[in-house]
Amino acid sequence: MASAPSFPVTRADALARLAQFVPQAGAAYAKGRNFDHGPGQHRAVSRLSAALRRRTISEAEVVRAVLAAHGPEAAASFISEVFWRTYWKGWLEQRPAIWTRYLAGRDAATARLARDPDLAARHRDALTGRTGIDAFDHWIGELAETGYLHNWARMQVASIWIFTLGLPWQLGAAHFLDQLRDGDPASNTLSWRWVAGLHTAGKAYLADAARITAMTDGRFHPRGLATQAIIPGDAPAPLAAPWRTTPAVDPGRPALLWITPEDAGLEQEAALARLPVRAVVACRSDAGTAADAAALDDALARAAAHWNAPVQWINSPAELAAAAQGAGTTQIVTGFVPVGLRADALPAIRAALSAQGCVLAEHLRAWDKAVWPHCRRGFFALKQEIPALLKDLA
Ligand SMILES: Cc1cc2nc3c(=O)[nH]c(=O)nc-3n(C[C@H](O)[C@H](O)[C@H](O)COP(=O)(O)OP(=O)(O)OC[C@H]3O[C@@H](n4cnc5c(N)ncnc54)[C@H](O)[C@@H]3O)c2cc1C
Repeated sequence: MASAPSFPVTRADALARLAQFVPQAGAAYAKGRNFDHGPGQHRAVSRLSAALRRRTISEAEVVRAVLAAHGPEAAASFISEVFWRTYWKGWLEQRPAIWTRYLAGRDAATARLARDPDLAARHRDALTGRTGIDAFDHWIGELAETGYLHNWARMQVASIWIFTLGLPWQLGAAHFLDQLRDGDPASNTLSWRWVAGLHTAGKAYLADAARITAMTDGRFHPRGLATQAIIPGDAPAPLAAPWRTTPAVDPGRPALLWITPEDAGLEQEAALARLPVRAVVACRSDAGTAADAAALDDALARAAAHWNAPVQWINSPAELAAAAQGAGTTQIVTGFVPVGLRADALPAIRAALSAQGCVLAEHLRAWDKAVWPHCRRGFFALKQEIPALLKDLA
């Protein structure tokens, strides 16, 4: 079997990585998933997150492959982790104010850095891995070098950032979002909130030195870690409200397909398989990172083959209407754009398109439509539904 890249993004690489990982996705994953053996040694986990985040590979097919190899009991631990991703997406989609609040908190904390030299120095040391806490400094370097951190390491870094270094969680979340190859507004923001004790009221995650030594093969002996979690102040989370509605895709009407890194695998969706796609575009403004550029290039090639349509790079969404006109249509179809910076920009894009006689329809995946209604409360409310959901989805 060809060896797959460590952190795949394109569909072919992600499928190769999945094939390599499947044999370990059962009991071995449940047993080994929390150990961090160091860079280049993350063999117990799938490392599929950068591809799943962009949907060059889908949750459904990953779960299907693991279920087929191990059955529901042995695969339960891995499947549950995949559902965590969907849970965070669905939870934030139904409480978008938490994202807005995070952005405001990040900006306020950034402004505080200019007024508080002590805070600014601690922040600088954290970002450059010069805190003197060996594990933390290593992980900050690993993140910068590889764009990846093991889940358990992310939890330790976030906890030390908040409770030992006394830094605002929003600055840590912003650093992760910027550096992670799988950076995702929902998984990242809500995981930081979970560690800080803001997701499950009053329940924070406190890193423990002895446990870090044990889970890293004795590589680290961190000193001076906080022994108490002082939970940052925050207003209660709003109640869940329905996610935003979008113009539905008209399956009989010619379409310009706009591919973004939010869903770079639309040809896998049965509901879109026979859409009369006249042309496919991606925006250079969406290809700011190497991973996004690779995912979009790959998605354009697959879409061109699937719909037998020409592809085109445009500079930005401002050129969508002209591209649609060039393709002889006024319907632009894209994958649902979940809460995050791209969704923040959408109302202005939609208004400009509408002024030019175009409609922007978003396709919500069957997986999201089925799972998100169960993401209104805690994860365990969703977990109970997983067996029933799998009957339909996988
Ligand atoms: C502070 C913090 C920040 C995080 N930021 C992100 C982020 O920006 N983007 C992101 O994709 N994940 C994030 N996670 C979740 C998790 O760490 C990664 O998804 C996981 O480490 C990716 O590695 P993997 O693909 O090898 O995971 P595996 O263990 O192989 O899991 C398979 C898949 O399940 C999903 N998954 C696994 N664990 C989680 C989890 N705890 N929460 C949500 N989904 C999960 C991912 O899609 C992952 O690819 C964060 C976690 C923490 C604690």
